[in-house]
Amino acid sequence: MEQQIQHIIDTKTKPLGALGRLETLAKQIALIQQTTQPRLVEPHLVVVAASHGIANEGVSAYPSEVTYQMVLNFLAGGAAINVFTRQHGITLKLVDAGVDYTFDPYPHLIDAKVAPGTRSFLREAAMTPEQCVTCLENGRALVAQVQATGCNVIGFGEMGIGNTSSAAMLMSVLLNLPLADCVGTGTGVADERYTQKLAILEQAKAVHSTVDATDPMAVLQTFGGFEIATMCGAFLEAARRRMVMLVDGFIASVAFLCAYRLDPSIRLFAVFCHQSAEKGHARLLAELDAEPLLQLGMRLGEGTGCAVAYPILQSAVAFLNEMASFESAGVSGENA
Ligand SMILES: Cc1cc2ncn([C@H]3O[C@H](COP(=O)(O)O)[C@@H](O)[C@H]3O)c2cc1C
Ligand SMILES: O=C(O)c1cccnc1
Repeated sequence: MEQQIQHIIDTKTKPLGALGRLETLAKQIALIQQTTQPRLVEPHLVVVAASHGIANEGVSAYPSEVTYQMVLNFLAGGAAINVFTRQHGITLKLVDAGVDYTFDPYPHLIDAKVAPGTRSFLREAAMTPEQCVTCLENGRALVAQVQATGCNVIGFGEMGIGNTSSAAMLMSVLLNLPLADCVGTGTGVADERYTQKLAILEQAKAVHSTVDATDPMAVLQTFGGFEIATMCGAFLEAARRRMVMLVDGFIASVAFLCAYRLDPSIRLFAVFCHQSAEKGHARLLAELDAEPLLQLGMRLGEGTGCAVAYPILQSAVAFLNEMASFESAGVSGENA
């Protein structure tokens, strides 16, 4: 299959390899779908939101209530991810994985609330083992629900004040890297506040020094957010269903890392959409041997990198399906 796809790409009317990253992307999508004529159908972007206990310990530039306020903004259609998904015809779904707020029922809001926020991992494990398992199940169930629409390409975004801290802890422990390499400015903690964030997270790491770094569920339960664990389950399920999975920025990539540690076979299905400006993301992408499609200095999350990168996937699929070959167009090939 792989040779067949490569041959089709190589005989298109262009110098060998001249479509660069679009070529490897087209090949990946064709391999995911096991066809030489891949299609992108009913693209979805799922934003998973949750509140974090750690957000009340002084690690974010914004207060915890911004999480529910932003979900209301998503529901009203006014956030960055609303704009970019509308622009590209991507269906947006919202998931309440554990926001500290009671939302009115809303057609695009999926209720997967485990609890109104995690506990502070500065003091105790963020979740119980049961809560962590429930998040993974919820993530799997929501992918099944989305795929039932005919969707075969799904991106994930997140909203959760404090979640760059959660993600940095997960990365540091799972990859055995110093926290200083994983902790970034998030929403914009500058200078002393960054130093304070790093110190708080160093303290949290010491509190949980006995957590087994080789046990992804134990690490996720200790430091995770409900949105990160839900995304982890969603990645596992989307790969199992051979969907094209769009991975967003730092936080989504950490959720992917957790899923990858549970099942390395999911790697083929992941398209890393952009490299976030958040410190840690470049290293994380390197550890995952991932070549991101875009580097725009974005550091927002919400799945915005997925939405902005989506037209690149459309171009990759379009050239593979529609471009003439040297033979069909009667164009002379390479000189021997
Ligand atoms: C208005 C606003 C909209 C956002 N949309 C995404 N995030 C992003 O910032 C948060 C993580 O940063 P930290 O760990 O520093 O809190 C997450 O909610 C993430 O999705 C936002 C943050 C803010 C303030
Ligand atoms: O890259 C991300 O996912 C990110 C970075 C900063 C803040 N929120 C999200």
